[in-house]
Amino acid sequence: MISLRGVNKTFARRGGAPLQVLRDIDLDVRQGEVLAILGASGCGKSTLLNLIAGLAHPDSGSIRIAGQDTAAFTDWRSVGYLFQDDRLLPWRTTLENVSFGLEAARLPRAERLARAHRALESVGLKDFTEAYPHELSGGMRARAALARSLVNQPRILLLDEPFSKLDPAMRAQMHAELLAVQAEQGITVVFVTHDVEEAVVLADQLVILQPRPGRVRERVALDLPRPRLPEQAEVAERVRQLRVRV
Ligand SMILES: Nc1ncnc2c1ncn2[C@@H]1O[C@H](COP(=O)(O)OP(=O)(O)OP(=O)(O)O)[C@@H](O)[C@H]1O
Repeated sequence: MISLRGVNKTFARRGGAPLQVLRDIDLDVRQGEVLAILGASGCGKSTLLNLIAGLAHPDSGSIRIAGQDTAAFTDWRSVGYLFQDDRLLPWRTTLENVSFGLEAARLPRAERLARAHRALESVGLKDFTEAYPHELSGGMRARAALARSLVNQPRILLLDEPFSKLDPAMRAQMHAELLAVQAEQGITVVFVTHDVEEAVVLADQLVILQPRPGRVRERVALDLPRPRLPEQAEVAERVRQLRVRV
């Protein structure tokens, strides 16, 4: 579903030498698979996600989605992106924030609202459709943002540390909800995290980047049975082994 070959990315710097952020990245993510990208701060994780999302372009190498180069890809509505901050619009209700994601889709208003209602229901927010973002807790805001990215029924979901501000219990709940929707709809997921435990609980494979320039240092297949909980012995053991390597 997603394939990167020999991807390089360098940024120009004012008053300094250009900064090579990513070097020679090869990656493959199969349909319905969950990939975690781990690595030290500044090693290019968000840049990698932005390249897959078509928000930036590689200097060389190729990025393909469903076999099509991102430079020629047009179906960006099928690619959802959940950012570190939730980016909810404060003057819109939860329902309006979620249906906002559909406004470019030229659907009748009634259909937009029906889909937004369904997306909010799938993340447990059906009783908060008329609340404004400031009336929601951190966990509810994260759910609303997830609903907004699901409302277009994406085939691919990209997540940049979207749960990092939540407390551990809420984060675990979001993990379960994300995996439930992901499995039900066969969504291909790529997410960036600093949290090894989050990576082990969610991912089928993980990639550890090493910094300056960001390169793939290690690839790990995670074939532990699901559902995975941090307190399970084999999950905890995997987390312990990986923590020393990130
Ligand atoms: N648009 C840009 N222009 C110039 N430099 C950039 C740009 N975007 C990112 N960088 C630089 O690229 C490097 C990698 O940034 P990136 O945000 O991809 O790292 P990261 O691994 O996601 O970091 P963190 O974990 O702290 O979020 C950083 O040194 C950053 O300053």
